[in-house]
Amino acid sequence: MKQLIIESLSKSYGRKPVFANIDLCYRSGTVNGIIGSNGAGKSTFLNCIAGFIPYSGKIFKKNIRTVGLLTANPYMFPRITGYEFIEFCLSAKNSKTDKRRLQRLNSLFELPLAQYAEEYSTGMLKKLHLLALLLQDNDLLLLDEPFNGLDAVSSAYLVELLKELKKQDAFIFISSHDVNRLIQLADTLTIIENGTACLKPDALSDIEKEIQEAAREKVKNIFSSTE
Ligand SMILES: Nc1ncnc2c1ncn2[C@@H]1O[C@H](COP(=O)(O)OP(=O)(O)OP(=O)(O)O)[C@@H](O)[C@H]1O
Repeated sequence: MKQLIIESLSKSYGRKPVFANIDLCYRSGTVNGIIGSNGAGKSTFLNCIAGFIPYSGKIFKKNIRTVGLLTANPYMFPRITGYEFIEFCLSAKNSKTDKRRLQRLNSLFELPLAQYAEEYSTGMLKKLHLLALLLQDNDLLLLDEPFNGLDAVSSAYLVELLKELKKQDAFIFISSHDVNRLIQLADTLTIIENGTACLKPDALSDIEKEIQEAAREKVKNIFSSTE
């Protein structure tokens, strides 16, 4: 079993704190949803786990050798074909492209892999990064807003792919504003708010109702205070 143990995690940008003293524990065979309002710290949290940015505190990765991170706005080299990009990502992890597996996965995403990436749309670029990450077989998969930019059919494929991976003991984190998608997929939900993070292992379906009710209250208060 793989485990991620977070102890006293704190992160500031300069003097501006994002979160402090987070203690959390996760295990493999799970999809872990991360939610929070804009600017709450979801991307920062995933970047800390990936080890892409400095932080204070400790993050223990048990039986996790490789980590793959899909950033919210992935960068792409313009004069490189989709296929070359996938080969590049796989060689970075010391592995070779399994063409049959690539074709099988791409039968879902339908990317024109011979085309230059500069000719790809936003959603196509996101799919290309996802394809590369899925082929890398990382022990830990961190997906920052994976559904943003994907069409409805591709989003549905991604949900089903992630469910299959979960059955094979994959270890997945997804930050998303799409609470409905997370409810379909996630075993746990981590809420990042007010500079801290708390884990909600159950009652995922209540979250959307809670958000809607809180929004209704707030809007009602604004209207009643201006009357
Ligand atoms: N490189 C940076 N330098 C300074 N401040 C940053 C940097 N990156 C993020 N921040 C700040 O840290 C806070 C958390 O940002 P982060 O991108 O992690 O939020 P988020 O929850 O992912 O937001 P969103 O839902 O809008 O994508 C924000 O206040 C943001 O302004």
